[in-house]
Amino acid sequence: MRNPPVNSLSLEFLTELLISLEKLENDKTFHGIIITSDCPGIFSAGLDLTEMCGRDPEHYAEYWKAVQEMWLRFYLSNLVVIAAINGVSPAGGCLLSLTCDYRVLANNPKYAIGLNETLLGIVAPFWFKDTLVNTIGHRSAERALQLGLLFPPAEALRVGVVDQVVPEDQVQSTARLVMAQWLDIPDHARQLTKTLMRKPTADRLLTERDADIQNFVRFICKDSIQKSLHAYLEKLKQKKG
Ligand SMILES: CCCCC/C=C\C/C=C\CC/C=C/CC(=O)SCCNC(=O)CCNC(=O)[C@H](O)C(C)(C)COP(=O)(O)OP(=O)(O)OC[C@H]1O[C@@H](n2cnc3c(N)ncnc32)[C@H](O)[C@@H]1OP(=O)(O)O
Repeated sequence: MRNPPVNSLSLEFLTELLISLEKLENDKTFHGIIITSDCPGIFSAGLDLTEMCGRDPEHYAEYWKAVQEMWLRFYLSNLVVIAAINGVSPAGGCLLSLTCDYRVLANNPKYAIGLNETLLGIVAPFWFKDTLVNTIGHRSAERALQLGLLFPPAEALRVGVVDQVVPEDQVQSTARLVMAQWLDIPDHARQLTKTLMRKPTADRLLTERDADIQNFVRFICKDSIQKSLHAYLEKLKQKKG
């Protein structure tokens, strides 16, 4: 991913990601992809806050549809998808890595990962929650979501948000080793098993997709939510100077 400075998931970047995924899926010589970041120290800062602040309802609806699409397409991809997490990965960045089949995180105490939405005064939607529950179990997910926990590497491994923590200079090579192991499995059997495991979760969003968009637009248009998001963005900007 190369969307400097922080790989935020803007509408444009999400669209590019989806086009890239589709191209790789349609090229039958590809069987797996490794998602990693070209922005030093940052895997992805998550959803682009500027797409959710000070825009009109039509824009929020279009943006949310793209976020849903990203989740559905990566979560259900027939390819083996591995996240080589070489930086901090909050909220939507964590969600993207949770869609993957396997997560390798660099052992750097600055690289926290988690769904921290509550810290911004917003609520992780049910499909963010379901993805986390499927990964770390109900109790750990409940605690992590309510507290908006961002896990440093050792904690992330302990709770199961990531599958492996390795020295920073071994993230890519480890991801490639893991990929080789996954590609050794007969592809049709692996793909069907993935679908079996994930389809019920994806179906829940598919059947409630329009209602979920309406919920998002209603929620994000609230004055109180807009104020929280503006204040959070301002805090990020003031950090510098
Ligand atoms: C019961 C009812 C339920 C209804 C539910 C319905 C709907 C749900 C509603 C809402 C759900 C919405 C879900 C959102 C999930 C998300 O992903 S929100 C985004 C969360 N992301 C974060 O909190 C990360 C914020 N960023 C940072 O912490 C830091 O930037 C960083 C990633 C750690 C990097 O730090 P660093 O010091 O290197 O860089 P800067 O902080 O200086 O940032 C540089 C530059 O980038 C801008 N920026 C950072 N993050 C974002 C972002 N996510 N979006 C947009 N822009 C971002 C930052 O402002 C700086 O800008 P500049 O000052 O103009 O250079």
